[in-house]
Amino acid sequence: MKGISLLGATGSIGKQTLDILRIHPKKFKLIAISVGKNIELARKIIAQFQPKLVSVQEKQDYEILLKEFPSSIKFTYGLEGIIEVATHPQAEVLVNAILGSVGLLPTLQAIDAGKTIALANKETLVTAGHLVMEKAKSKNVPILPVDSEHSAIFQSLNGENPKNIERLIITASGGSFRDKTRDQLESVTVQDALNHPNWSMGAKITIDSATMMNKGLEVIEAHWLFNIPYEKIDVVLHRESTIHSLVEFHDSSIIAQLGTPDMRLPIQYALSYPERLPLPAERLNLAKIGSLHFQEMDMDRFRCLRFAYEAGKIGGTMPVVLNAANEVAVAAFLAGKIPFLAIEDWIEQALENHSSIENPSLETILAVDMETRTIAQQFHKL
Ligand SMILES: NC(=O)C1=CN([C@@H]2O[C@H](COP(=O)(O)OP(=O)(O)OC[C@H]3O[C@@H](n4cnc5c(N)ncnc54)[C@H](OP(=O)(O)O)[C@@H]3O)[C@@H](O)[C@H]2O)C=CC1
Ligand SMILES: CC(=O)[C@@H](O)[C@H](O)COP(=O)(O)O
Ligand SMILES: [Mn+2]
Repeated sequence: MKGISLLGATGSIGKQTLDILRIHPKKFKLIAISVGKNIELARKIIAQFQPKLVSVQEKQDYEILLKEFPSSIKFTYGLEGIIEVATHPQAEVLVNAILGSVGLLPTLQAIDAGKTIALANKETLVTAGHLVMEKAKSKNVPILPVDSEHSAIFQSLNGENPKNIERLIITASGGSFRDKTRDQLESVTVQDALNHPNWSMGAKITIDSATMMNKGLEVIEAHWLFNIPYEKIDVVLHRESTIHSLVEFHDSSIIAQLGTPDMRLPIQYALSYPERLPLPAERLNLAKIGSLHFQEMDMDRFRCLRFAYEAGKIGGTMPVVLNAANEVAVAAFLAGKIPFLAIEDWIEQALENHSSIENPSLETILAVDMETRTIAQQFHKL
């Protein structure tokens, strides 16, 4: 029985992770969870799974829950609480499904504590890929991808020699606005943007998918996870999200992983690896699908993807700025404060005003992250 700590239990990935635990109660045991502000859902999760430790975002929610449950369940809050969950001694695996760069510190601490990391939180590798991968290597801790594209690449690489990789091909659905021109993007609403054609996900990543920043973050994530230079990572528009990504080898063979768009599979694979467990999910029926479509990426139409490649290639603190500016801009868009196209303008401005610091320490990364948010908030009068 594997003990599991889960960050972001009330989110899209968090809830699907709990589904996997319900399907395989003899394989996995939920030890500790962190949630944000959704206390209603937290109550239900606690009642069903009886974790040993629960961390909430706000102190007042901690005080409320503390009175409602028996003392056998420990409650905590804030960043310290998240780290306590991430490093719980009875958990073997940490599923990091928290949203945003707040996911970085718990990942680093969990690696230090020797936990296997099932990583959904892409901001961890985008902001500090060099630190995370170096630490994971030195501690001999596996970083197992949960993100569907990276899981597809990971599965395609099973048994292969990484030296034989010629390039990675990451598929992109194109998001909610893939068929719209840039002119048409001027008048789109938050509701329109949240309507992803293939996947049901949290609000922030759904907007990232519509701007193509999600793919940009995934390119940087792939660079660190698989130790592949940016020149060897391509993105192709594939509207069906049936092929989750591909690897091309130096003998011209291409290996891909396919499936219906269901995040429970990559989550389960990260939890069960190297074993493969059965999953009662919808099967892919190729004859029913009939045809699949592929299209070259247009970096002028999807400017955020170009920004991400550029920031990734510059390296240092540039991806930290890319991510922080994106988080602030997407939050402003979701709050109805700025139009859709302003997201990429804000990111472009933040990148232009930053001089990258090479090989940054954790302290530098956290300082640049904070500074980027403060500047964006002051400049745009949020
Ligand atoms: N959804 C998906 O299919 C995929 C997601 N990912 C990545 O996984 C991560 C999570 O995405 P997703 O599940 O969609 O996001 P959601 O918004 O659905 O969930 C985010 C979770 O994080 C919690 N949370 C957010 N901010 C804080 C905070 N400051 N402190 C403590 N908890 C916090 C939320 O708590 P609460 O709701 O209680 O406030 C919630 O549990 C992201 O990095 C995303 O890019 C990667 C691949 C696919
Ligand atoms: C499910 C998942 O991994 C998401 O990151 C998904 O890939 C989003 O799809 P697009 O960014 O391709 O629209
Ligand atoms: Mn993805």
